[in-house]
Amino acid sequence: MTTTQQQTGSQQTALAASARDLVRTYGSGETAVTALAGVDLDVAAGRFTAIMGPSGSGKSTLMHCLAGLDTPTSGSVVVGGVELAGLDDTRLTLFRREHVGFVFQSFNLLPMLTAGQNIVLPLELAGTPVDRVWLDDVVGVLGIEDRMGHRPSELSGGQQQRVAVARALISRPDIVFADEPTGNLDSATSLEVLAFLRRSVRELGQSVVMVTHDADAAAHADEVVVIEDGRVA
Ligand SMILES: Nc1ncnc2c1ncn2[C@@H]1O[C@H](COP(=O)(O)OP(=O)(O)OP(=O)(O)O)[C@@H](O)[C@H]1O
Repeated sequence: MTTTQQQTGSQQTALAASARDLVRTYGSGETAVTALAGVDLDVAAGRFTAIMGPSGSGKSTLMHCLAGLDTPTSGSVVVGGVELAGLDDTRLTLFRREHVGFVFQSFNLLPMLTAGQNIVLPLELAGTPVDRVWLDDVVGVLGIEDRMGHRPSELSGGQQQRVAVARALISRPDIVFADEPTGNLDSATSLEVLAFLRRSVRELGQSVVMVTHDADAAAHADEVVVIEDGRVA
């Protein structure tokens, strides 16, 4: 795991990701929309960061730019010590595979694979051997040991999301991005998933960034970044 080191006085803060003067506009001329209007952001490593803000404020655009899923109009993004500006599509794909984990609102598990097969799929696609000790740690912390042989349709929503979290953690990414991870879950199950995201930070040292419009969900994070009109408020 690589992180950028930033000097703050005598203290050194490890950064999982940072953005400088990040601008993203869509379209051009009179119909142009400025989704990000100059965002400066440092995401500390080993912390749980929530990005909050009203609908249309630019949360998803910011997350997509930080994760290398979208290309900013201008500005800089550094993740795991890698500057994303200037990477072509092939390199961005490799960058995401090596540095980033994703958890989506809709779980995105493959229905024909078991939970265990879904979790190790990113490693198999990358041709990387499975670290069994780490797999056992992740599955143990998430409490899904006895669900490994089940298919997604045989799991509850919360269990499916825990499998999705395990899949995001399995390659030990520099950073995990969770896009409204509790958006499809009832409140009890949401609490469960948020607790597991927290444990992945506290017990496994993971850096997690969660986009949410839900203040109750954001309250579980170590830091809350509020985005308004494409800027950090
Ligand atoms: N592909 C696109 N083309 C044009 N405009 C876009 C596109 N994607 C986003 N936008 C605009 O950029 C702005 C920010 O959108 P974004 O999806 O980042 O907001 P958000 O805070 O994630 O919203 P929500 O909470 O509703 O998901 C909005 O005005 C949106 O309409």
